Amino acid sequence: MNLISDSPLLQVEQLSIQHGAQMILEPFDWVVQTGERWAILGANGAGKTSILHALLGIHAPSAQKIRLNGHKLNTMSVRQQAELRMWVPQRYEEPFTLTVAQALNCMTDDLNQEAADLILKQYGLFERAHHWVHTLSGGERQRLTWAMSAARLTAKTQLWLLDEPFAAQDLAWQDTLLKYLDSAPCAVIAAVHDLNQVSQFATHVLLIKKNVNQSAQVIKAGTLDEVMQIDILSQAYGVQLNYLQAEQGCWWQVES
Ligand SMILES: Nc1ncnc2c1ncn2[C@@H]1O[C@H](COP(=O)(O)OP(=O)(O)OP(=O)(O)O)[C@@H](O)[C@H]1O
Repeated sequence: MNLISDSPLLQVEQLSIQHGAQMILEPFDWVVQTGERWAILGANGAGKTSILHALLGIHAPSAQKIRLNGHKLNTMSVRQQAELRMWVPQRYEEPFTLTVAQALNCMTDDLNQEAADLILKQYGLFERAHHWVHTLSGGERQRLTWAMSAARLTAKTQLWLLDEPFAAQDLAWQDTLLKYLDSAPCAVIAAVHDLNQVSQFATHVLLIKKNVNQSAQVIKAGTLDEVMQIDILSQAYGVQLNYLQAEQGCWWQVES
């Protein structure tokens, strides 16, 4: 299978997500082109993680509605999918007791010591290399998930999927990690909650609105200018939002 093609990087057609009898997300279409950086926005329980899981092939019924480089996910092997994308989950649950260095080395056979040290330094974990993963702080543990995905970065990587990747980070690390995403060598799709982080890394937004019957729908997918509007975001979150205009951008908040 030729994994390079002229098709869009990611194409989603009439994808819906259902858990048991419960419709979580109504059918939607979505196209992501090479190099684009998407933020997925929506209230708690709207379905952001469920979309990322579908893109990862974890949600099996969705696989035939999703194409990577023109190929349906259900026709690609796990290895082929893994070559194209990196994944940063909300939290890393180690399968058994591991040190930070061992967790990193589990990701690939090709990581030499120099490259491993570089990644650990990049994510502030070098001094913790020989500590047990379960002794890390919440923020360190989350940065380990970043480091583990970075260990798998190759020239073939085209898509970086991240689930609330800044949630446990202090302000300095948020800033550093936002810059890493902004300069990522591939397309990015990240589920985030902080509207003020969106313009710091994203070029596009997929916005989900939860309905009263617990299902949700994608109400807008487009560029920052098209989606980051007061009326559209207020509708999605069910609260009146506003923003303060500042020299370097704007600051979103709930209107009191
Ligand atoms: N395996 C599952 N079985 C049943 N329901 C599920 C399952 N996984 C998720 N759900 C439900 O699907 C809905 C969407 O969950 P999801 O985790 O995708 O939301 P989210 O937008 O990522 O939420 P949050 O912002 O709180 O992380 C929720 O109502 C959740 O309870």
